Amino acid sequence: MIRFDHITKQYPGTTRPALNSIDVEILRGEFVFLVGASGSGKSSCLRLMLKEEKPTSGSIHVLGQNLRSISNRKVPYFRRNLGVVFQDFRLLPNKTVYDNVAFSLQVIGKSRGFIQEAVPDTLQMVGLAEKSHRFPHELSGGEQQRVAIARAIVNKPQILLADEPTGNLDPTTSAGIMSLLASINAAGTTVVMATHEAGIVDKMKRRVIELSGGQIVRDERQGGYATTAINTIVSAADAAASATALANGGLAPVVVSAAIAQAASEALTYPSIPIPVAVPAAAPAEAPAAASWAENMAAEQAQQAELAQAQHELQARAEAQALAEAQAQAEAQAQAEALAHAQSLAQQAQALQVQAQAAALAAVAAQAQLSKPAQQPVPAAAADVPSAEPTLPDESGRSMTRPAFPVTQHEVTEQLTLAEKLGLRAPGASPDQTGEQIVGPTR
Ligand SMILES: Nc1ncnc2c1ncn2[C@@H]1O[C@H](COP(=O)(O)OP(=O)(O)OP(=O)(O)O)[C@@H](O)[C@H]1O
Repeated sequence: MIRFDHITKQYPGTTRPALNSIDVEILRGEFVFLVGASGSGKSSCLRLMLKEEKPTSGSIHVLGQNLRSISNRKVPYFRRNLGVVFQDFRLLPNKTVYDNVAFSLQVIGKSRGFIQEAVPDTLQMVGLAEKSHRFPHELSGGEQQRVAIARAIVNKPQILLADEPTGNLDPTTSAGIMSLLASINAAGTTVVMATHEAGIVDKMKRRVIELSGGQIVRDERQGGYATTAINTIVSAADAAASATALANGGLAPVVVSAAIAQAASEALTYPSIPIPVAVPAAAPAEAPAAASWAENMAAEQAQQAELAQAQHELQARAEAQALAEAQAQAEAQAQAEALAHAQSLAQQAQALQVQAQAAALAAVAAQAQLSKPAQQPVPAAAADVPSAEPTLPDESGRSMTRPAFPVTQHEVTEQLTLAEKLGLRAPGASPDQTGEQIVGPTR
Protein backbone atom coordinates (compact mmCIF):
# COMPACT_ATOMS: atom_id res chain seq x y z
CA MET A 1 0.00 0.00 0.00
CA ILE A 2 2.85 2.37 0.89
CA ARG A 3 6.42 1.49 -0.02
CA PHE A 4 9.67 3.42 0.39
CA ASP A 5 12.64 2.09 -1.58
CA HIS A 6 16.00 3.57 -0.54
CA ILE A 7 14.43 6.91 0.21
CA THR A 8 16.77 9.75 1.01
CA LYS A 9 15.44 13.21 1.64
CA GLN A 10 17.76 16.15 2.09
CA TYR A 11 16.18 19.57 2.36
CA PRO A 12 17.86 22.46 0.55
CA GLY A 13 20.39 24.28 2.70
CA THR A 14 20.90 21.39 5.12
CA THR A 15 24.03 19.35 5.59
CA ARG A 16 22.42 16.15 6.80
CA PRO A 17 19.59 14.25 5.19
CA ALA A 18 16.27 14.24 7.08
CA LEU A 19 15.76 10.68 5.88
CA ASN A 20 18.66 8.47 4.96
CA SER A 21 18.10 5.51 2.69
CA ILE A 22 14.80 4.35 4.13
CA ASP A 23 13.27 1.05 3.09
CA VAL A 24 9.86 0.24 4.46
CA GLU A 25 6.51 -1.07 3.42
CA ILE A 26 3.15 -0.56 5.07
CA LEU A 27 0.44 -2.99 4.14
CA ARG A 28 -3.21 -2.47 3.49
CA GLY A 29 -5.21 -2.29 6.66
CA GLU A 30 -2.25 -1.81 9.00
CA PHE A 31 -2.13 0.59 11.91
CA VAL A 32 1.43 1.90 12.13
CA PHE A 33 3.00 4.21 14.67
CA LEU A 34 5.97 6.34 13.59
CA VAL A 35 7.93 7.19 16.71
CA GLY A 36 11.26 8.87 17.38
CA ALA A 37 12.80 11.94 18.83
CA SER A 38 11.96 15.38 17.54
CA GLY A 39 13.68 15.89 14.21
CA SER A 40 14.09 12.17 13.54
CA GLY A 41 12.11 12.38 10.31
CA LYS A 42 8.53 11.32 11.14
CA SER A 43 6.76 14.27 9.52
CA SER A 44 9.08 14.08 6.53
CA CYS A 45 7.88 10.51 5.98
CA LEU A 46 4.24 11.62 6.03
CA ARG A 47 4.89 14.52 3.68
CA LEU A 48 6.64 12.23 1.23
CA MET A 49 3.65 9.84 1.31
CA LEU A 50 1.36 12.76 0.46
CA LYS A 51 3.68 13.90 -2.32
CA GLU A 52 4.04 17.20 -0.53
CA GLU A 53 7.78 16.68 -0.74
CA LYS A 54 9.84 14.85 -3.31
CA PRO A 55 12.56 12.45 -2.29
CA THR A 56 16.13 13.37 -3.13
CA SER A 57 16.66 9.79 -4.23
CA GLY A 58 14.79 6.53 -4.17
CA SER A 59 11.21 5.76 -5.11
CA ILE A 60 7.89 5.82 -3.30
CA HIS A 61 4.82 3.82 -4.20
CA VAL A 62 1.43 4.62 -2.72
CA LEU A 63 -1.68 2.64 -3.66
CA GLY A 64 0.29 1.01 -6.41
CA GLN A 65 1.37 4.26 -7.99
CA ASN A 66 4.93 5.46 -8.31
CA LEU A 67 4.63 8.99 -6.97
CA ARG A 68 7.31 10.20 -9.34
CA SER A 69 5.06 9.37 -12.26
CA ILE A 70 2.14 11.46 -10.95
CA SER A 71 2.13 14.85 -12.61
CA ASN A 72 1.53 17.93 -10.51
CA ARG A 73 -1.80 18.34 -12.24
CA LYS A 74 -2.92 14.94 -11.03
CA VAL A 75 -1.63 15.24 -7.49
CA PRO A 76 -5.00 16.55 -6.15
CA TYR A 77 -6.75 13.50 -7.55
CA PHE A 78 -4.14 11.21 -6.02
CA ARG A 79 -4.61 12.87 -2.64
CA ARG A 80 -8.33 12.16 -2.64
CA ASN A 81 -7.37 8.70 -1.47
CA LEU A 82 -5.65 10.03 1.62
CA GLY A 83 -7.09 11.72 4.65
CA VAL A 84 -4.86 13.78 6.90
CA VAL A 85 -5.22 14.83 10.52
CA PHE A 86 -2.92 17.25 12.35
CA GLN A 87 -2.11 18.16 15.89
CA ASP A 88 -3.65 21.61 15.59
CA PHE A 89 -6.95 20.46 13.98
CA ARG A 90 -6.90 23.15 11.27
CA LEU A 91 -10.65 23.68 11.16
CA LEU A 92 -12.31 26.56 9.38
CA PRO A 93 -13.23 28.84 12.27
CA ASN A 94 -16.17 30.52 10.57
CA LYS A 95 -17.90 27.31 9.53
CA THR A 96 -20.04 25.03 11.63
CA VAL A 97 -19.08 21.44 12.42
CA TYR A 98 -21.35 20.27 9.62
CA ASP A 99 -19.95 22.76 7.12
CA ASN A 100 -16.35 21.96 8.02
CA VAL A 101 -16.97 18.34 7.12
CA ALA A 102 -19.15 19.12 4.13
CA PHE A 103 -16.58 21.56 2.79
CA SER A 104 -14.05 18.83 2.04
CA LEU A 105 -16.67 17.17 -0.16
CA GLN A 106 -17.77 20.38 -1.82
CA VAL A 107 -14.24 21.24 -2.97
CA ILE A 108 -14.04 17.98 -4.85
CA GLY A 109 -17.43 18.49 -6.45
CA LYS A 110 -19.55 15.98 -4.57
CA SER A 111 -23.31 16.23 -5.10
CA ARG A 112 -25.57 17.80 -2.54
CA GLY A 113 -27.33 14.45 -2.06
CA PHE A 114 -24.06 12.69 -1.35
CA ILE A 115 -23.00 15.38 1.10
CA GLN A 116 -26.34 15.34 2.91
CA GLU A 117 -25.97 11.63 3.47
CA ALA A 118 -22.24 11.32 4.15
CA VAL A 119 -21.78 14.21 6.57
CA PRO A 120 -24.40 13.19 9.17
CA ASP A 121 -23.21 9.58 8.99
CA THR A 122 -19.63 10.61 9.63
CA LEU A 123 -20.56 13.00 12.43
CA GLN A 124 -22.53 10.17 13.99
CA MET A 125 -19.47 7.96 13.75
CA VAL A 126 -17.21 10.46 15.54
CA GLY A 127 -19.89 11.18 18.16
CA LEU A 128 -20.72 14.73 17.11
CA ALA A 129 -24.16 14.35 15.57
CA GLU A 130 -25.66 16.53 18.26
CA LYS A 131 -23.16 19.33 17.75
CA SER A 132 -23.25 19.69 14.01
CA HIS A 133 -24.42 23.32 14.22
CA ARG A 134 -21.72 24.47 16.55
CA PHE A 135 -18.67 26.44 15.54
CA PRO A 136 -15.15 25.18 16.32
CA HIS A 137 -14.67 27.67 19.14
CA GLU A 138 -17.73 26.20 20.83
CA LEU A 139 -16.09 22.77 21.04
CA SER A 140 -13.49 21.19 23.30
CA GLY A 141 -10.08 20.27 21.87
CA GLY A 142 -11.05 16.61 21.64
CA GLU A 143 -14.28 17.51 19.86
CA GLN A 144 -12.40 19.72 17.43
CA GLN A 145 -10.06 16.85 16.65
CA ARG A 146 -13.09 14.63 16.06
CA VAL A 147 -14.35 17.16 13.53
CA ALA A 148 -10.93 17.11 11.86
CA ILE A 149 -11.03 13.33 11.77
CA ALA A 150 -14.57 13.38 10.39
CA ARG A 151 -13.41 15.75 7.68
CA ALA A 152 -10.48 13.48 6.86
CA ILE A 153 -12.54 10.32 6.58
CA VAL A 154 -15.88 11.53 5.26
CA ASN A 155 -14.98 10.43 1.77
CA LYS A 156 -13.69 7.06 2.96
CA PRO A 157 -10.00 7.37 2.11
CA GLN A 158 -7.94 4.22 1.87
CA ILE A 159 -5.15 5.75 3.93
CA LEU A 160 -5.36 8.05 6.96
CA LEU A 161 -2.18 9.92 7.89
CA ALA A 162 -2.17 11.45 11.37
CA ASP A 163 0.64 13.73 12.54
CA GLU A 164 0.54 13.98 16.34
CA PRO A 165 -3.29 13.90 16.42
CA THR A 166 -3.35 13.73 20.23
CA GLY A 167 -0.52 16.22 20.77
CA ASN A 168 -2.87 18.91 22.11
CA LEU A 169 -5.18 16.68 24.10
CA ASP A 170 -5.30 15.34 27.64
CA PRO A 171 -4.85 11.58 28.19
CA THR A 172 -8.56 10.79 28.56
CA THR A 173 -9.50 12.73 25.44
CA SER A 174 -6.54 11.19 23.61
CA ALA A 175 -7.80 7.73 24.52
CA GLY A 176 -11.15 8.59 22.94
CA ILE A 177 -9.44 9.80 19.77
CA MET A 178 -7.30 6.65 19.62
CA SER A 179 -10.38 4.53 20.04
CA LEU A 180 -11.94 6.39 17.13
CA LEU A 181 -8.84 5.89 14.97
CA ALA A 182 -8.81 2.20 15.89
CA SER A 183 -12.41 1.83 14.76
CA ILE A 184 -11.64 3.64 11.52
CA ASN A 185 -8.74 1.26 11.00
CA ALA A 186 -10.98 -1.69 11.82
CA ALA A 187 -13.31 -0.56 9.08
CA GLY A 188 -10.49 -1.00 6.60
CA THR A 189 -8.57 2.27 6.45
CA THR A 190 -4.80 2.02 6.71
CA VAL A 191 -3.60 4.36 9.46
CA VAL A 192 -0.11 5.81 9.79
CA MET A 193 0.32 7.95 12.88
CA ALA A 194 3.36 9.93 14.01
CA THR A 195 3.40 10.39 17.77
CA HIS A 196 5.46 11.07 20.87
CA GLU A 197 2.83 9.58 23.17
CA ALA A 198 4.44 6.54 24.78
CA GLY A 199 1.31 5.59 26.71
CA ILE A 200 -0.79 5.43 23.57
CA VAL A 201 1.74 3.39 21.66
CA ASP A 202 2.22 0.99 24.54
CA LYS A 203 -1.51 0.49 24.98
CA MET A 204 -2.40 0.06 21.33
CA LYS A 205 0.13 -2.67 20.67
CA ARG A 206 0.36 -2.01 16.96
CA ARG A 207 3.24 -1.91 14.58
CA VAL A 208 5.88 0.60 15.64
CA ILE A 209 8.48 2.10 13.30
CA GLU A 210 11.12 4.04 15.17
CA LEU A 211 13.22 6.66 13.45
CA SER A 212 16.48 8.11 14.65
CA GLY A 213 18.55 10.59 12.70
CA GLY A 214 16.60 9.87 9.53
CA GLN A 215 17.01 6.12 9.73
CA ILE A 216 14.73 3.32 10.82
CA VAL A 217 16.17 1.86 14.00
CA ARG A 218 13.20 -0.28 14.91
CA ASP A 219 10.25 -1.83 13.13
CA GLU A 220 8.26 -3.87 15.52
CA ARG A 221 4.98 -5.70 15.27
CA GLN A 222 2.72 -4.97 18.23
CA GLY A 223 5.47 -2.76 19.61
CA GLY A 224 5.73 -0.42 22.53
CA TYR A 225 7.09 3.08 22.58
CA ALA A 226 10.06 2.54 24.84
CA THR A 227 11.52 -0.54 23.22
CA THR A 228 14.84 0.40 21.74
CA ALA A 229 15.85 -2.95 20.35
CA ILE A 230 15.97 -3.27 16.60
CA ASN A 231 13.91 -6.37 16.40
CA THR A 232 12.52 -6.29 12.96
CA ILE A 233 13.69 -4.74 9.79
CA VAL A 234 11.26 -5.09 7.01
CA SER A 235 12.92 -4.57 3.69
CA ALA A 236 11.05 -3.69 0.59
CA ALA A 237 11.57 -7.20 -0.69
CA ASP A 238 10.38 -8.67 2.59
CA ALA A 239 7.36 -6.47 2.55
CA ALA A 240 6.64 -7.53 -0.98
CA ALA A 241 6.63 -11.11 0.25
CA SER A 242 4.25 -10.11 3.01
CA ALA A 243 2.01 -8.42 0.53
CA THR A 244 1.99 -11.51 -1.63
CA ALA A 245 1.05 -13.59 1.35
CA LEU A 246 -1.74 -11.21 2.17
CA ALA A 247 -2.94 -11.19 -1.37
CA ASN A 248 -3.15 -14.95 -1.13
CA GLY A 249 -5.41 -14.55 1.84
CA GLY A 250 -2.88 -15.74 4.40
CA LEU A 251 -1.27 -14.08 7.35
CA ALA A 252 1.48 -11.60 6.74
CA PRO A 253 4.75 -13.09 7.87
CA VAL A 254 7.29 -10.84 9.46
CA VAL A 255 10.56 -11.45 7.73
CA VAL A 256 13.45 -10.84 10.03
CA SER A 257 16.78 -9.95 8.63
CA ALA A 258 19.06 -12.85 9.42
CA ALA A 259 21.89 -10.66 10.56
CA ILE A 260 19.94 -9.09 13.37
CA ALA A 261 17.46 -11.76 14.20
CA GLN A 262 19.72 -13.38 16.77
CA ALA A 263 20.64 -10.13 18.50
CA ALA A 264 17.09 -8.98 18.57
CA SER A 265 15.60 -12.19 19.83
CA GLU A 266 16.86 -11.61 23.36
CA ALA A 267 15.51 -8.07 23.63
CA LEU A 268 12.12 -8.53 22.13
CA THR A 269 9.29 -7.20 24.16
CA TYR A 270 6.84 -8.56 21.70
CA PRO A 271 7.84 -11.71 19.83
CA SER A 272 8.10 -11.39 16.11
CA ILE A 273 5.37 -13.75 15.23
CA PRO A 274 3.10 -13.64 12.29
CA ILE A 275 0.17 -11.38 13.11
CA PRO A 276 -3.13 -11.12 11.42
CA VAL A 277 -3.56 -8.00 9.39
CA ALA A 278 -7.01 -6.80 8.75
CA VAL A 279 -7.54 -6.69 5.05
CA PRO A 280 -10.50 -4.54 4.19
CA ALA A 281 -12.85 -5.46 1.48
CA ALA A 282 -11.99 -3.73 -1.72
CA ALA A 283 -13.66 -0.41 -1.95
CA PRO A 284 -16.57 -0.40 -4.35
CA ALA A 285 -15.71 1.06 -7.71
CA GLU A 286 -18.18 3.85 -7.24
CA ALA A 287 -16.90 4.61 -3.76
CA PRO A 288 -16.33 8.32 -3.44
CA ALA A 289 -12.78 9.50 -3.44
CA ALA A 290 -11.56 11.16 -0.28
CA ALA A 291 -10.89 14.84 -0.18
CA SER A 292 -7.22 15.40 0.26
CA TRP A 293 -5.90 17.49 3.03
CA ALA A 294 -3.93 19.52 0.56
CA GLU A 295 -7.06 20.50 -1.30
CA ASN A 296 -8.84 21.34 1.91
CA MET A 297 -5.94 23.41 3.06
CA ALA A 298 -5.65 25.14 -0.29
CA ALA A 299 -9.32 25.98 -0.17
CA GLU A 300 -8.99 27.05 3.44
CA GLN A 301 -6.03 29.24 2.64
CA ALA A 302 -7.86 30.74 -0.30
CA GLN A 303 -10.82 31.46 1.92
CA GLN A 304 -8.62 32.96 4.61
CA ALA A 305 -6.85 35.07 2.00
CA GLU A 306 -10.28 36.18 0.80
CA LEU A 307 -11.26 37.04 4.35
CA ALA A 308 -8.02 38.92 4.90
CA GLN A 309 -8.58 40.81 1.65
CA ALA A 310 -12.14 41.66 2.64
CA GLN A 311 -10.96 42.83 6.05
CA HIS A 312 -8.24 44.84 4.39
CA GLU A 313 -10.77 46.47 2.08
CA LEU A 314 -13.14 47.18 4.95
CA GLN A 315 -10.33 48.73 6.92
CA ALA A 316 -9.22 50.80 3.92
CA ARG A 317 -12.81 51.95 3.42
CA ALA A 318 -13.16 52.85 7.08
CA GLU A 319 -9.89 54.75 6.96
CA ALA A 320 -10.94 56.61 3.80
CA GLN A 321 -14.26 57.48 5.39
CA ALA A 322 -12.55 58.67 8.57
CA LEU A 323 -10.19 60.75 6.45
CA ALA A 324 -13.06 62.26 4.45
CA GLU A 325 -14.90 63.05 7.66
CA ALA A 326 -11.80 64.63 9.15
CA GLN A 327 -11.32 66.70 5.99
CA ALA A 328 -14.95 67.80 5.99
CA GLN A 329 -14.65 68.70 9.65
CA ALA A 330 -11.45 70.64 9.00
CA GLU A 331 -13.10 72.46 6.11
CA ALA A 332 -16.15 73.31 8.21
CA GLN A 333 -13.89 74.54 10.96
CA ALA A 334 -11.86 76.61 8.50
CA GLN A 335 -15.07 78.09 7.11
CA ALA A 336 -16.31 78.90 10.59
CA GLU A 337 -12.98 80.49 11.43
CA ALA A 338 -12.99 82.49 8.19
CA LEU A 339 -16.51 83.64 8.89
CA ALA A 340 -15.63 84.64 12.42
CA HIS A 341 -12.56 86.46 11.10
CA ALA A 342 -14.62 88.27 8.47
CA GLN A 343 -17.18 89.28 11.08
CA SER A 344 -14.42 90.54 13.32
CA LEU A 345 -12.96 92.54 10.43
CA ALA A 346 -16.36 93.97 9.63
CA GLN A 347 -16.80 94.98 13.24
CA GLN A 348 -13.38 96.61 13.26
CA ALA A 349 -14.18 98.42 10.02
CA GLN A 350 -17.45 99.58 11.48
CA ALA A 351 -15.70 100.80 14.60
CA LEU A 352 -13.14 102.62 12.47
CA GLN A 353 -15.90 104.18 10.44
CA VAL A 354 -17.59 105.37 13.60
CA GLN A 355 -14.29 106.75 14.79
CA ALA A 356 -13.75 108.48 11.43
CA GLN A 357 -17.20 109.98 11.57
CA ALA A 358 -16.59 111.15 15.09
CA ALA A 359 -13.28 112.68 13.99
CA ALA A 360 -14.98 114.36 11.05
CA LEU A 361 -17.66 115.73 13.30
CA ALA A 362 -15.02 116.98 15.68
CA ALA A 363 -13.20 118.63 12.78
CA VAL A 364 -16.37 120.26 11.55
CA ALA A 365 -17.18 121.42 15.01
CA ALA A 366 -13.71 122.86 15.28
CA GLN A 367 -14.08 124.63 11.95
CA ALA A 368 -17.44 125.96 12.96
CA GLN A 369 -15.79 127.33 16.00
CA LEU A 370 -13.14 128.95 13.83
CA SER A 371 -15.62 130.50 11.50
CA LYS A 372 -16.86 132.72 14.35
CA PRO A 373 -15.15 136.15 14.86
CA ALA A 374 -11.60 136.11 13.65
CA GLN A 375 -10.12 137.11 16.93
CA GLN A 376 -10.90 133.81 18.39
CA PRO A 377 -7.89 131.57 18.28
CA VAL A 378 -8.07 128.45 16.31
CA PRO A 379 -6.74 125.30 17.83
CA ALA A 380 -3.54 124.43 16.07
CA ALA A 381 -4.45 120.80 15.82
CA ALA A 382 -7.56 121.50 13.84
CA ALA A 383 -5.89 124.06 11.58
CA ASP A 384 -4.55 121.60 9.05
CA VAL A 385 -7.29 119.04 9.16
CA PRO A 386 -9.15 118.84 5.89
CA SER A 387 -12.63 117.57 6.13
CA ALA A 388 -15.46 116.54 4.04
CA GLU A 389 -18.37 118.75 3.55
CA PRO A 390 -20.37 118.26 6.65
CA THR A 391 -23.89 119.51 6.88
CA LEU A 392 -24.50 121.64 9.89
CA PRO A 393 -27.58 123.45 11.03
CA ASP A 394 -27.46 127.21 10.78
CA GLU A 395 -28.95 129.52 13.32
CA SER A 396 -32.38 129.28 11.77
CA GLY A 397 -32.19 125.50 11.96
CA ARG A 398 -31.79 125.10 8.19
CA SER A 399 -28.96 123.16 6.84
CA MET A 400 -26.19 124.87 5.11
CA THR A 401 -23.21 123.56 3.34
CA ARG A 402 -19.84 125.01 3.87
CA PRO A 403 -16.80 124.07 1.94
CA ALA A 404 -14.14 122.85 4.20
CA PHE A 405 -11.08 124.91 3.50
CA PRO A 406 -7.99 125.00 5.47
CA VAL A 407 -8.17 127.93 7.81
CA THR A 408 -5.04 130.08 7.79
CA GLN A 409 -3.88 132.62 10.25
CA HIS A 410 -3.69 135.09 7.41
CA GLU A 411 -7.42 135.03 6.81
CA VAL A 412 -8.20 135.27 10.42
CA THR A 413 -6.07 138.32 10.96
CA GLU A 414 -7.01 139.98 7.70
CA GLN A 415 -7.60 143.70 8.29
CA LEU A 416 -10.01 145.82 6.32
CA THR A 417 -9.13 149.33 5.50
CA LEU A 418 -11.18 152.01 7.04
CA ALA A 419 -12.77 152.77 3.64
CA GLU A 420 -13.70 149.16 3.32
CA LYS A 421 -15.05 148.99 6.79
CA LEU A 422 -17.12 152.14 6.13
CA GLY A 423 -18.34 150.73 2.84
CA LEU A 424 -16.68 153.54 0.91
CA ARG A 425 -14.63 151.09 -1.11
CA ALA A 426 -15.21 147.57 -2.05
CA PRO A 427 -13.04 145.18 -0.16
CA GLY A 428 -9.86 144.58 -2.16
CA ALA A 429 -10.32 147.62 -4.49
CA SER A 430 -7.22 149.61 -5.12
CA PRO A 431 -6.90 152.82 -3.29
CA ASP A 432 -6.70 155.99 -5.27
CA GLN A 433 -3.35 156.36 -6.99
CA THR A 434 -3.15 159.87 -5.78
CA GLY A 435 -3.20 158.65 -2.25
CA GLU A 436 -6.36 160.60 -1.51
CA GLN A 437 -9.14 159.00 0.37
CA ILE A 438 -12.18 158.90 -1.89
CA VAL A 439 -15.29 159.08 0.08
CA GLY A 440 -18.47 158.08 -1.57
CA PRO A 441 -20.92 155.19 -1.95
CA THR A 442 -19.47 151.90 -2.98
CA ARG A 443 -20.39 150.36 -6.21
N1 LIG B 1 11.36 22.25 5.07
C1 LIG B 1 12.49 21.90 5.69
N2 LIG B 1 13.64 22.51 5.36
C2 LIG B 1 14.78 22.18 5.94
N3 LIG B 1 14.89 21.23 6.89
C3 LIG B 1 13.76 20.59 7.24
C4 LIG B 1 12.51 20.89 6.68
N4 LIG B 1 11.59 20.10 7.24
C5 LIG B 1 12.23 19.32 8.12
N5 LIG B 1 13.53 19.61 8.12
C6 LIG B 1 14.55 18.98 8.94
O1 LIG B 1 14.46 17.60 8.70
C7 LIG B 1 14.64 16.89 9.90
C8 LIG B 1 13.43 16.00 10.15
O2 LIG B 1 12.33 16.82 10.38
P1 LIG B 1 10.87 16.22 10.63
O3 LIG B 1 9.94 17.32 10.74
O4 LIG B 1 10.59 15.20 9.61
O5 LIG B 1 11.09 15.53 12.05
P2 LIG B 1 10.01 14.96 13.07
O6 LIG B 1 10.50 13.66 13.55
O7 LIG B 1 8.66 14.99 12.48
O8 LIG B 1 10.09 16.02 14.21
P3 LIG B 1 8.97 16.44 15.27
O9 LIG B 1 8.70 15.29 16.14
O10 LIG B 1 9.61 17.55 16.00
O11 LIG B 1 7.79 16.90 14.47
C9 LIG B 1 14.87 17.89 10.98
O12 LIG B 1 16.26 18.03 11.17
C10 LIG B 1 14.32 19.14 10.42
O13 LIG B 1 15.01 20.25 10.90
